[in-house]
Amino acid sequence: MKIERVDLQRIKIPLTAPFVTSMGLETHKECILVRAYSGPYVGFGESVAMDVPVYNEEDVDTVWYMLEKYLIPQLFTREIEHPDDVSRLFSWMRRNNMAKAALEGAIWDLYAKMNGISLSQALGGTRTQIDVGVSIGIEPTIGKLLERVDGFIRDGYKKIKVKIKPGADVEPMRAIRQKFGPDVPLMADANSAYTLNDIGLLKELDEFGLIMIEQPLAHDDIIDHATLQRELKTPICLDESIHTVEDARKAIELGSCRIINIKIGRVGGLTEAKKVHDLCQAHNVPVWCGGMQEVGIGRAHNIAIASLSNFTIPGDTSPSHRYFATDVVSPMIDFAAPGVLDVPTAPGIGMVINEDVVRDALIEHKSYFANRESTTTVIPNF
Ligand SMILES: O=C(O)CCC(=O)C1=CC=C[C@@H](O)[C@@H]1C(=O)O
Ligand SMILES: [Mg+2]
Repeated sequence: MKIERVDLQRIKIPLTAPFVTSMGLETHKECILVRAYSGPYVGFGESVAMDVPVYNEEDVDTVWYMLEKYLIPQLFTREIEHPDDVSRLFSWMRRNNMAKAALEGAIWDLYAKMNGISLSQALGGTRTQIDVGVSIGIEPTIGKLLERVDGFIRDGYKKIKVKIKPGADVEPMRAIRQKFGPDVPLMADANSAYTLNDIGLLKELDEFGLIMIEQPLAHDDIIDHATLQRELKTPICLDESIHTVEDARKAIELGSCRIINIKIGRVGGLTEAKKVHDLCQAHNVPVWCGGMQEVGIGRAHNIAIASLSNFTIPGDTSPSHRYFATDVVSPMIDFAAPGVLDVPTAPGIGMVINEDVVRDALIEHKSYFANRESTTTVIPNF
């Protein structure tokens, strides 16, 4: 596979409702779409970096910079036999996993299309459908939270994840259990909002029978999480702390978690995501696919990886309308049945790009060519 051209498109799409976490408030989705060209084929990738570096160290600008300065030029220097070569090629660069994953994802899609197979098949996926849950931000009142939970349960979501932070933790969880009973598959995501000083409070959550508590402690920690896991009945799931299969190995060895959330961007791409999946499977650690409020291209990549056999817990990949009125894929991603998405069978990501939506959302477009100068279009009056 010789990559002849790569396009970067920076887009911005409003969220249908603001999303609040312990890290801040989001009202828009801004991201970079990647297109990689080889002969008549085009592969699509999406960068999941947020517009401010609150979740990890990357943001939309750093991703663009790393792609432009290092990753795209390096990709042009050689032929790629298999997408796994891409992560090896980029392994000299420390971190910047979301930048690497955006380009690597486009190459995986391209590879699958060139071979006439779906991305799921290319990755070794076995499921034809995946169960999905929903992630709910911190709502202004418990009443509002209960309303949202009610709506999502009615929609059929298979897992309800609620963001928590100090001051909005035990009471909201108790209210949900009181109103909806013990059988609702419920979990909490703290996005690193607590420390070991909060052990007492976190233990109070045990009484709610949560499927897991996600990333309660520091974003770069696996030691304190091991201490906490020994104290808690509720399984800990690590999100922010896991950047590589090596991180996963150490966390499992230390007993820092019993579940891992795999986000393709956070671990640097599909090749590494598959390695984390395989390692966890070998250790009987279930995994699920986290979300970064992706637009349709990123969602399609998530669906493909979630078709692997050890993704036994419903992920965060909801239908597009959970966050957006329009999406960059057509048709928008939607339930096949309540709480269930089909895994596409058409070649690659198996989705058609809605170029009208991309055009309306475009801030900047730049094309890079293996054999000639790049061209930039900055969209005026945005
Ligand atoms: O894509 C989704 O629906 C999941 C959204 C979500 O929960 C998150 C997205 C990005 C950063 C965090 O706020 C959070 C997470 O930590 O999983
Ligand atoms: Mg999380």
